[in-house]
Amino acid sequence: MLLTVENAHKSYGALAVTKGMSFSVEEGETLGILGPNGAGKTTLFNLISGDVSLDSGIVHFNGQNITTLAPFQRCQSGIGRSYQVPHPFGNMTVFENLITAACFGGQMSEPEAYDVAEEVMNSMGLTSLANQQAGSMTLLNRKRLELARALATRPKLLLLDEIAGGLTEPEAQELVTELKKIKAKGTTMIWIEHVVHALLSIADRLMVVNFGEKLADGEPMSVMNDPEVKRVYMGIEA
Ligand SMILES: Nc1ncnc2c1ncn2[C@@H]1O[C@H](COP(=O)(O)OP(=O)(O)OP(=O)(O)O)[C@@H](O)[C@H]1O
Repeated sequence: MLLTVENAHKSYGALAVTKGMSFSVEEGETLGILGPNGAGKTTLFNLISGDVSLDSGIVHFNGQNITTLAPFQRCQSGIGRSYQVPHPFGNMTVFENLITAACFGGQMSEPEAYDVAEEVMNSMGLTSLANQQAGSMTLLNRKRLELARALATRPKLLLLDEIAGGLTEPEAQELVTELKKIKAKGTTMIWIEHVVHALLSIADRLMVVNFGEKLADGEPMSVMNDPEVKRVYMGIEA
């Protein structure tokens, strides 16, 4: 297994957000995560990327116990992530954002980082915006840059938090095409997404989270047909 989360607990005051969640992801697998608003999905990402520390539980990545590592160390060990609300360095250009990600997150030499930044800009359709200040871009372009920044670290595991939200249908399709290419290169992905058809077009496995617990986990279509998933996520009574 590339990633294993064991018995993860996280509370904010009296609110238990993650209630002993356990799951694994195999190398090369794409895991989709669905769940109602506030179910604790982003918190799971925060626990994997180290943005938030666990109250108890263990996270293993690539054969290493990373539970107490800082976020930058987890990034350097191969975990790249995008945030639901894009987090670029607003005063830097697109190119500078990508060079920074490749040099510091991906620990590349400068010449290597230049090559990777160029390649990622090309694949994400950002080349014409290379010298644009990130803070002054449209939301769609900031979303593109958010994914590009994560890719520029050359992650083994890519965590994608609702990157299709707010996109038009053709844009969402373009995104899925790009993600399929990333998957074909062997990158392992976990994608939290409410745009279900986009998620289903690429996920090998689907996990549904509700109130900080795993409600279902398995083959995507059988999970979607699970009566409990239909009731909780789609409001359809069996
Ligand atoms: N830093 C925090 N302090 C207090 N409560 C928090 C904090 N972060 C998250 N929460 C609460 O934890 C719960 C789960 O939040 P989380 O963002 O993980 O949900 P989510 O499933 O990603 O939701 P969404 O689909 O709306 O993004 C929510 O009730 C949220 O308000």
